[in-house]
Amino acid sequence: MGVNNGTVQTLMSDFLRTSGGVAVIDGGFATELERHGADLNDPLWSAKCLLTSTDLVRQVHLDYLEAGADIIITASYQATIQGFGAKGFSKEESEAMLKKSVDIACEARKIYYERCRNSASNYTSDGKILKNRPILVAASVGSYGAYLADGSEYSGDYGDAMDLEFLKSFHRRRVQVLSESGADLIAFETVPNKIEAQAYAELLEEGIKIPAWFSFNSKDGVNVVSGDSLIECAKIADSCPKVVAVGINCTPPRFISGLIQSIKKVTTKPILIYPNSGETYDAELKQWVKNTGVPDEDFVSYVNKWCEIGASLVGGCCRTTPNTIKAICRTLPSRSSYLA
Ligand code: MET
Ligand SMILES: [Zn+2]
Repeated sequence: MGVNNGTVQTLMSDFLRTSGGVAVIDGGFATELERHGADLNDPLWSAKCLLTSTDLVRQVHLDYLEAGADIIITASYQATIQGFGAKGFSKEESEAMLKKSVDIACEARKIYYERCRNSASNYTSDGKILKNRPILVAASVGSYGAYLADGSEYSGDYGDAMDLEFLKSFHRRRVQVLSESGADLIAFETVPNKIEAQAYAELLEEGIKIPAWFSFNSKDGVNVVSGDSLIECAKIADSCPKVVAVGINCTPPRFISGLIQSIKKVTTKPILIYPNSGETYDAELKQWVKNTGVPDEDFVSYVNKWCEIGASLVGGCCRTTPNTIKAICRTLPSRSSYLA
C-alpha cells in the first residue's frame, strides 16, 4: 500500500497531500485492452481477460503507471460472482477471480516500484515516468447495469420492479471479497442511478474495512444517466462516512465543469473526474461511435480548469489511453516539475 498510517477516513486526504493536491487516475482500461487486440465481446467485458490474458491486464496497469497515474483501477468492473457463475465457475472460483483482479494490479505496482528503484531518473528517454510516489489500487465495482451487459449502465433504467434489497444482495459478496483483497479502496464506477448509490452506501456500513469512491455518469450534463438528480446522488455519497471522494466518470468532457459545480454544492469531499473521450457507446452495435469526441489535446486543455473549480483527482475513462494520462500529467503544475 502506497500511503502509510492512513485510516479509512483520512486515506484520501493523506494521499492527496502527498500527491501535491491533485492525483492522477488511470485512463480507459477495457478499451485499452481492446486497443491491444483483446476481444471483449462477452458479458464479462474486461473481466474476460482475467480468465484469458492476465499478462495483458498487468501490462496495461503498468502502462498507466509509467504514464504517470497515481491510482490504478482493477479489471473487476464487470467481474461478478453471478457473471462467472453463468460461465460455469463455482462460487469459490468466482471469488478467487475477483481477488485475482486486485492481485494483478498489486503486482504491477510492485514491478513499477522496482523499475523506479533501478532507474537513474524520474523520466526516461522513451517518455516513461518512473517516479517513486504513493500509488493506490482501487478495486472496481461496476453497476448492476454493467453486469446485464446490455448498455443499461448508460440508461440507469432497471425497471419499476427494482428494489434496494435486490441490489444490495446482488453486490454484497463481491464488495466483501474485494474489500478483503488487499486493495486500498473500492471504486464504485459509472453509478447510473440513486437506488444503486443507496445500495452501495448501505453495504459499506456492513463492516467494510476500506474506503470507497462513488463515481456517477451523466449524458445530459445535469442529472445522472437515469434522470435522477446528481445532487441527490452526491448527497448520498456525502453522508456515507466510508466514501472518501465523489465524482463523475465515463461522461463526455464538455459536461464536466457543470457537473463539478453541482457536486460542490453538496459535499466538501474530494471530487474526482475521469471523463471518456467524448464518443458514445452504441449498445446495439456494441461499438463506440464518433460524435463530439475531442482529441487528447483538447480533452487535456480542460483539466486545469476542472482543478480550479474543485476537482482533485483527474484521469480518463473509455477510449482514453496512456497518452491521455501522460498529457494530463504534463499539464498539471504539480506534476510538470518531474517531467521536464
Ligand atoms: N474502469 C473501467 C474501465 O476503464 C470503467 C468503464 S466505464 C464503462 O474499463
Ligand atoms: Zn468508461
